[in-house]
Amino acid sequence: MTDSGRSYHTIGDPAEVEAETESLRDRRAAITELGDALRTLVEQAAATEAPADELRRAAALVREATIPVGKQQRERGQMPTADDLLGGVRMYNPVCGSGSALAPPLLIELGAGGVTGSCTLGLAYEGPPMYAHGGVSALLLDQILGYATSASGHPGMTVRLDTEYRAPVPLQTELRLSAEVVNVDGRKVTARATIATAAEPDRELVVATGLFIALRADQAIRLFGTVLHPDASNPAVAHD
Ligand SMILES: CCCCCCCCCCCCCCCC(=O)SCCNC(=O)CCNC(=O)[C@H](O)C(C)(C)COP(=O)(O)OP(=O)(O)OC[C@H]1O[C@@H](n2cnc3c(N)ncnc32)[C@H](O)[C@@H]1OP(=O)(O)O
Repeated sequence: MTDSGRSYHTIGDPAEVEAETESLRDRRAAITELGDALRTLVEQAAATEAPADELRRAAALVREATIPVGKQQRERGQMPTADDLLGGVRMYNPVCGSGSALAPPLLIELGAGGVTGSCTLGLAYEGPPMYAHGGVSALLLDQILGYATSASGHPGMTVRLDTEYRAPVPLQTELRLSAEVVNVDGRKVTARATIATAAEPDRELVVATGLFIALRADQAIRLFGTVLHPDASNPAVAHD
């Protein structure tokens, strides 16, 4: 499937579509399995106190593991074949993607009037000792704000993110995030999001306000043309 670049949404012979669906499901499961293993590796590497020889042995094993993974690589202008951009499936999103070693991952759910999220940050996300790096909090908040704006029917790109750090975010502690759209003014959408612990959901540790701008068609084509429409790499199509 990686080689052919065919869409999983192609309407065709039902048996073939069924087989593709099964193969996609299997590939996504394998991507998640690798993501889980990588996250364990990243977390244990951030927490390790193993001696130097053990670390060198581990480095050699990891270098060996990169060989099969590196065999078929996509380029910047190609979406992962396991993704479904319009369906909201982003396997390697660095916040929510189950295939990303960088993602906690943050699990987001649609709720009444907004969205909620949950995750636990390990030692790999440490900023001040025992607490999350402030940039990691901003990352989580930007993602859930973007999700809330999309879910409300006003998808856009972040142009401003104001983050107020009221108290440190503890590591190895279940977190609760929430976000809601607070204003829509033409193409400008404002949303508010918070981080709290699951144990004290009403105590806001970090609060962010994000301003999102819905793209005009020309902006979307200029920024994402080749990804959204493969033929847009042809200037005749891109400037339609
Ligand atoms: C069921 C549903 C499930 C949903 C399932 C999908 C889930 C999906 C989740 C995805 C979650 C991703 C969450 C991460 C979101 C990112 O990380 S996005 C990446 C980071 N952001 C960027 O890279 C954006 C960079 N900025 C830009 O490219 C350009 O600013 C833009 C966005 C193309 C806009 O172009 P522009 O020329 O700056 O602005 P323009 O269009 O002329 O202006 C529009 C208005 O915005 C204002 N504006 C622009 N910038 C600013 C600013 N910084 N401050 C204030 N006002 C501004 C302008 O002044 C103008 O105002 P008015 O004059 O109309 O009053």
